Amino acid sequence: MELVLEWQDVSYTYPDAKAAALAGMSLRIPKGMKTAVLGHNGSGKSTLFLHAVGILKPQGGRVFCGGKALDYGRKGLQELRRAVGLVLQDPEQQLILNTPREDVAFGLRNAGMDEGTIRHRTESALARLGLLELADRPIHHLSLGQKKRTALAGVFAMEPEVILLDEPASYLDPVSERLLLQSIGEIHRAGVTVVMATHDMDTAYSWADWIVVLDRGACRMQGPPDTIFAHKELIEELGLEMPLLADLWDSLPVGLREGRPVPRNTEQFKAYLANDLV
Ligand SMILES: Nc1ncnc2c1ncn2[C@@H]1O[C@H](COP(=O)(O)OP(=O)(O)OP(=O)(O)O)[C@@H](O)[C@H]1O
Repeated sequence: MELVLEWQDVSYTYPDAKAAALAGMSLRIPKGMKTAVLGHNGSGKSTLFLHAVGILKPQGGRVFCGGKALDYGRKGLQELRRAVGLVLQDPEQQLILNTPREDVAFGLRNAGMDEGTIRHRTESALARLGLLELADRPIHHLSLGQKKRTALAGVFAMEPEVILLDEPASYLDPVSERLLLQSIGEIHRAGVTVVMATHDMDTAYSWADWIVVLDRGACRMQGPPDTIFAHKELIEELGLEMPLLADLWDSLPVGLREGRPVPRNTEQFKAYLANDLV
């Protein structure tokens, strides 16, 4: 399994904090996959991401990108930020200019690209995220979901190898959440490794190919969703809920589910019910 990011025994305590935010964090992000980072409030998800882009530097342990230990020099950080894009939870902290088109172009111009490349990348990022019709609207007139997609477009336009999304669906209504997840799917189809921190176990379960579970600054589990959620007791011990589908599946008599892959979405579950189980 080729890794895009790896944390090896990383520890970090914020100035003035009593407890460590990361305490022996060791985890791997496989290249090309969709990874969900799960963990209750304060388990270290955001701190983990800030280490991936070099905003925070480990006080112990090391972080690797593409197999190389991070270089915190100016050039090293520039290269790192081209390879790893971070989408913050609150788009207001990320969007700077007046319209989506100006904002996406601004990041590219800041990175020193020529005007032809800026135009081409801006238009293709806006198109890929379904933002062309909104491209010249003032950002403060956009809905939260549209702002989040604009922030994502700005990061995607930089053509990183991996995009980290910190709780992308927070405060979104179900329709906006679906549109955002579609946009994230588009980005993954374009060949980008995508990592999403989330509290939503159902989304993580049906969306992710790889799951990491954090608890008090350390990684307690990492693996494919069916392996992770086969450990119901540990999931509950960590204060997390089982995804509804996995929980329902688990409640079926063993004879009905034995030897079958656990359904990953409602469509698969309904198909089992209609064709095989009744
Ligand atoms: N700037 C800061 N200064 C001091 N302590 C901080 C700071 N940011 C985070 N922490 C602490 O570090 C720990 C990990 O926080 P972090 O934000 O990484 O967790 P999280 O899993 O992203 O949480 P959430 O789900 O609430 O976003 C928490 O105990 C938090 O209170």
